[in-house]
Amino acid sequence: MSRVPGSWPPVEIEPPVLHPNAPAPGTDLGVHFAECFGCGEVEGGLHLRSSVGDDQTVQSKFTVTRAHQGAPGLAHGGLLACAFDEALGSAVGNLLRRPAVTGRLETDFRRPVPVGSTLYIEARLDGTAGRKIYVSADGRLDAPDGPVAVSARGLFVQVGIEHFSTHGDPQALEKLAEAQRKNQINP
Ligand SMILES: CCCCCCCCCCCCCC(=O)SCCNC(=O)CCNC(=O)[C@H](O)C(C)(C)COP(=O)(O)OP(=O)(O)OC[C@H]1O[C@@H](n2cnc3c(N)ncnc32)[C@H](O)[C@@H]1OP(=O)(O)O
Repeated sequence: MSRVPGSWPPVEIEPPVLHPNAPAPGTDLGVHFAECFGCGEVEGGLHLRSSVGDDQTVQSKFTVTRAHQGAPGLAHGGLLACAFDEALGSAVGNLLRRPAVTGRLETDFRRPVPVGSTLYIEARLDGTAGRKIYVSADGRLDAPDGPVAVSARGLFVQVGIEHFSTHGDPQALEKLAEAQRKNQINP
């Protein structure tokens, strides 16, 4: 439950329809892009690991290191928001297979998250309204049933694939496509 006032999702939605090639519950989602700060092998990155859960969810976890501090000994709020962006984006990308970017991300920080702790994040698809995809997540401390430390909800907006080549790095995009072909990920 969010502390931000207002109903969620804020518009009338349709139930999410999983892509026919969406990975089955239990599937390890691996690294979607080696240079991704959220899940890639980036020094100081979050190294978030995700797998498909039941009921249109993605389960992710990451361990807070000294590289992630804001206040001494505590995770930086912006980095926690980053972890949720990644977990929510992974749910959208893997379960719906619709290219999308974060349009809006809200986070509620409920408990401090100390260095050394592991955050267990469950991200779920809430619904869609045309190009708009609504998702939300809870992050629990140190166990899948631990106390909720952070909650988030986000709006992802579906874009054409040219969004990434126009605004991003076409060569990196080609590397990503190559990695997906190697891992036999069907679009
Ligand atoms: C197999 C594959 C696996 C892949 C795994 C992937 C894992 C990935 C994990 C990584 C995850 C990391 C992910 C990242 O880091 S994504 C990086 C961070 N995000 C961005 O860079 C996005 C930048 N923004 C844009 O490009 C544009 O603004 C977008 C594309 C979002 C919309 O511009 P566009 O001109 O195209 O469309 P529009 O403006 O008509 O908007 C469309 C609709 O949306 C509504 N709207 C928009 N914004 C908001 C808002 N803030 N609050 C409320 N509503 C908002 C808007 O009212 C409209 O609604 P309606 O009027 O139609 O009703």
